[in-house]
Amino acid sequence: MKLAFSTLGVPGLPVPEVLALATAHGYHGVELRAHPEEPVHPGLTPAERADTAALFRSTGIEVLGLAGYARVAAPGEDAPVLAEIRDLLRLAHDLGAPFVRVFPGADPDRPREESEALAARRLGTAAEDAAALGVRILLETHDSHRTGADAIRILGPVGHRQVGALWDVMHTWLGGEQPSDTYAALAPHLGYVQVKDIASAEDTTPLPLGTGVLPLTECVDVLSRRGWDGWLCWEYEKRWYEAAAPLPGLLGAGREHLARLLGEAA
Ligand SMILES: O=C(O)c1ccc(O)c(O)c1
Repeated sequence: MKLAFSTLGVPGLPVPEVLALATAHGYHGVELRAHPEEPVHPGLTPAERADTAALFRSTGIEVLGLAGYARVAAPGEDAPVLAEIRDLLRLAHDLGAPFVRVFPGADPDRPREESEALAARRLGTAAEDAAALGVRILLETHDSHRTGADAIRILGPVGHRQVGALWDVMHTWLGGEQPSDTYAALAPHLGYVQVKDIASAEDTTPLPLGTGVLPLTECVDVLSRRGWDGWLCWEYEKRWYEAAAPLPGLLGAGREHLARLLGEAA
């Protein structure tokens, strides 16, 4: 498996410094948080996109994906949601990134079936744009659909290979789902896996990998046993927890922890 980290862990850090961290600590790729407060987002000009892509190429570090904020199951018109996804897809294409992350974001006060049908319709439409650009849209296990069982109620009806799943191990654990059950649900759809660690369900402040309660060993075991050979991406939620220790000082030990889990699972 290949290893990446998300720039959610290094808010606002310029791309050359992100690449220097990836190189220094042995990560193969980076997931870019595609938000206007970050250096890479859909507002970049063609020249800025070309410069960013060239920076990645010069280091050999891959852009794993763009973490966008489109909410595919949210109430409202389809057009703005589709426009947001298309902007992310174009940016991913220009940067050579294979994946774009979207959130579910259903309104809990609305009938579940209605939100899921809405999400499936939008993803099915956006899948055609994704196919034309050679990018895959991944629905993250998050908010209204935090388990694999939840996510496949949307992904199953879409049934398009340009639309898949992003397994965030914290949200599936918070949803009470065992890693083997998440894997069984998501396997036909799985794009990649976000790993992280936290102290408890009540305290989700990010911790160094391996020092919290999340079932990282079980997740890596199930992926390895089934011969899955994709990406593990460390998503350290520093942006939302200012008091958390800075990620750069943790990246080396985090990579070693993941390498150890992978070695022991092999
Ligand atoms: O991109 C984000 O902001 C974000 C926040 C929380 C998460 O659990 C996550 O996977 C992503």
